Amino acid sequence: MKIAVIGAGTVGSAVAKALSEKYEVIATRRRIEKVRWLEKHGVKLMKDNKAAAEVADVIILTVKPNKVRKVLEEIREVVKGKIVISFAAGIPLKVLKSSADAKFVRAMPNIAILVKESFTAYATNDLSDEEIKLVEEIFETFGKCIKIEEEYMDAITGLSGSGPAYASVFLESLIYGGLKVGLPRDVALLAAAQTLLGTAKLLLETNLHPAQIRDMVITPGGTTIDGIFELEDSRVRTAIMKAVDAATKKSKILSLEINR
Ligand SMILES: NC(=O)C1=CN([C@@H]2O[C@H](COP(=O)(O)OP(=O)(O)OC[C@H]3O[C@@H](n4cnc5c(N)ncnc54)[C@H](O)[C@@H]3O)[C@@H](O)[C@H]2O)C=CC1
Ligand SMILES: O=C(O)[C@@H]1CCC=N1
Repeated sequence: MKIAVIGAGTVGSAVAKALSEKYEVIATRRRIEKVRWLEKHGVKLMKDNKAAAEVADVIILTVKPNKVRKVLEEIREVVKGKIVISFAAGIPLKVLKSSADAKFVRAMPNIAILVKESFTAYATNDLSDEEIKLVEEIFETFGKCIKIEEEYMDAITGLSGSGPAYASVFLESLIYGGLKVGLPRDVALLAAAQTLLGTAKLLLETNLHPAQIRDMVITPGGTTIDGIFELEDSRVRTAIMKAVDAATKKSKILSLEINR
């Protein structure tokens, strides 16, 4: 199967690299010299979106949301009846469908595609069971995936699409906390990253709620309660909830703008 990745920027190049292990991949970008390294992974680079889409069985759009319509206009004649997956934040299926006569999937991965640990949620109304299987096989090369109702796509964008950015702020703060109390940089980084990874794994592999994990760590009269006391005083939960809310609202704004 041939897959065309249209717009090999940050996410598109990660997508092309991950897919190249299993599929024949063509990637496009206006300045392809920036992604020459993809050729080492067997990815064929092209400048012409239409030519790439024409030879592909599945097309993945990884251009910015404001470029989606323009790209679909370019490729519309050659994607009739094909599966077209859009990773663009805030672009509804309705808008995609009004631009070309293809079978559309609206999906939201995250940058952990780079290490095959993405969380990819997708919505579609056009695909047969067999096509769903094919699309899930594609998404599984990036990490985990789930099918959801389209009404949740903006919220997923605000949570797991943007999530690696929030988690990185938290990780950076942990690392700097470690530096403040005198840890060497490399030890602080490893301690912070492995702690976050381990806690996420604990949550996924047990039926424990985060509140239960927190409670397990707090020894009465011990060290953790002093840390938690400081954290709660800083309204850190409100800050993180506001971040998800703001990014979700922005995704909704993008869809309103594109409809104008
Ligand atoms: N960065 C992230 O972590 C995530 C991004 N996304 C979505 O992925 C899309 C891309 O985001 P990024 O990779 O961050 O942006 P980016 O700006 O790094 O990548 C977009 C690429 O498209 C290329 N491009 C622009 N017009 C083109 C055209 N007409 N033909 C071919 N290529 C063209 C640009 O040169 C650029 O390399 C966006 O729609 C975004 O919403 C989704 C999930 C996560
Ligand atoms: O910032 C953005 O718009 C994209 C969508 C989700 C993550 N990055």
